[in-house]
Amino acid sequence: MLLFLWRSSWITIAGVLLTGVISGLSNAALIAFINTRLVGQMNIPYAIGWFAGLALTVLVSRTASLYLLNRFSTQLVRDLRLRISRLILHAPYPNLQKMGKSALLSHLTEDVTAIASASELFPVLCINFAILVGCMAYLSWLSWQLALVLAGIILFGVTTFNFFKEIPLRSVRIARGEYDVLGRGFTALTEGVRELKLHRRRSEAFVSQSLSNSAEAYRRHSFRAAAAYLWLNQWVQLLYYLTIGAILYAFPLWQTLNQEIISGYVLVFLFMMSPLTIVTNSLPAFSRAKVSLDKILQLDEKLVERSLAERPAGLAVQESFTSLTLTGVTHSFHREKENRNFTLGPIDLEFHPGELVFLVGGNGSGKTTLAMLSIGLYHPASGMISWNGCPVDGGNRDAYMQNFSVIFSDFYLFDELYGVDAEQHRGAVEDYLQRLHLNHKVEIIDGRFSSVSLSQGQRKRLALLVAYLEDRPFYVFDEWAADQDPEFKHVFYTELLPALKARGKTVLAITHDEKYFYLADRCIKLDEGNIAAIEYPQGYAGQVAVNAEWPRPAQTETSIS
Ligand SMILES: Nc1ncnc2c1ncn2[C@@H]1O[C@H](COP(=O)(O)OP(=O)(O)OP(=O)(O)O)[C@@H](O)[C@H]1O
Repeated sequence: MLLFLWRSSWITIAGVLLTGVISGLSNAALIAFINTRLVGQMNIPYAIGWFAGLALTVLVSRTASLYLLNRFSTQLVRDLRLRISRLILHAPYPNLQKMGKSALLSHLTEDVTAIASASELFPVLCINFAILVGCMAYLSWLSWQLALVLAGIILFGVTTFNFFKEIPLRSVRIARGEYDVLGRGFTALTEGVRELKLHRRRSEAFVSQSLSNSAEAYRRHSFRAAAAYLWLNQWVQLLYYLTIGAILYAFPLWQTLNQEIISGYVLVFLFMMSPLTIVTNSLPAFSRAKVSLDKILQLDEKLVERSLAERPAGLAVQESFTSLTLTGVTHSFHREKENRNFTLGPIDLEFHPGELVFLVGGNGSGKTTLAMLSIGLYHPASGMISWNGCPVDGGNRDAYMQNFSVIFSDFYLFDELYGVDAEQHRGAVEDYLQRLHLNHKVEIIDGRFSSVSLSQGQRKRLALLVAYLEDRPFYVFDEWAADQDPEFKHVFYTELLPALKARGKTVLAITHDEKYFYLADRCIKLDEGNIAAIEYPQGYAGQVAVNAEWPRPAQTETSIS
């Protein structure tokens, strides 16, 4: 943890340590000075000067240390959050799917918070540790024989502490694992709240069988960790009292101590009680932070695609889309309930610019899986995908994915047009909104939709607007029309899709709307993960009144690099 903090910003940490140590040492010096003053060995003006100087040093150095560290810890939390977010964005989708939403959220919330709490405690720890070291130095200066005894006791304390510290740390690790389970429960609770509210027995069973079990497991292990730390802290306190007892009653039997030493030891020991408690009490927070930090570091290994390093050299930047080819592509899922695999493929397909392709088939036939493979979110278990004749692999997959504009069946609508200059497209946006019958409900103000609290069908129309503005060469719609009324369904199939085709876009639309199959250049029928039939109903396309006059966004982008 300390190493991590040091690596994050060694200059700030060095500053914090320096000011912390100055604060701690001057604090200890102040105590030593007060002790000297108590036994009356200084003249008054001289004493006042020393007292004021030391007190001022303590105040200034402590303020500087806390200021630096508060600034550092807030920056650290920001950087960690952004780092995890970027890691998630750059990770291959199958890895993210494997981890699950709630585990990712736990990293962004629980782990970052644990590290932030520990880093906030860090200046307090530094100052109090420095006070303890300063006090020890003063005690050693008072009597080296006592210092030896003290050093022995400290060594014993540290050794026993190190020996036992694995016990609470283990519980902290288990509790953190249980938090992931609890997080899954919270996700189910928030996403399934409507279903739970409508079924009292289900919601009671959900709480009693799932949520309360994981909440209890988390509580049990957190408590075990806290209790173990409590015992360890008590052990340290016991050693502390044993030391005072030994100095007061056992040590004088061996050696005579003068008044200054005795009063110095008593004063310093009483003063040390508070920093010692602070140091030992901050250990649980540091162990939680250590476990969280380990988790975040493991994220790198779990999420990052190793094949990025294997990127083949010399992939040319392609100016325009000419072909997308799937050769012998397969992908498998394990169907847990049936205890067998679902395998898509091997699939051989080719797409060209300006093609309108419908992907049809029964539920579970593999339509979405094929679309996800085609756009690069799923990776083929075998076979190859090529864009403009260039094989897609770990090195260029991210660039490859930038060629697709997709509306998933469970799409997410951002309330801002991130990455699209709304001002540049103002005319087109207003025109689209009107055509999509949304102009009375939504406008774009400063690149943001004035509202996304719309019906599912309306939100899907807004998603369509975003897709239009993205202006990519390849469009994929997963049952886009399913939530639309018949009027809009008709507009979608007979106007929107042909308009895209007329602009040279390739469209792959997953659909169950047989009524409109005749519009497609190609209908690919899937059955049990395989292509059962391919039909070419273009002969009927002449009957369609194609409205290709939909406005075009100002810019286009097509690249794979
Ligand atoms: N993430 C996943 N994990 C496990 N199995 C999956 C996953 N996604 C899909 N499957 C399985 O793969 C098979 C094909 O699913 P897919 O969603 O591709 O079918 P589909 O034709 O799009 O179905 P629908 O029309 O119902 O959307 C199904 O048996 C499904 O249960």
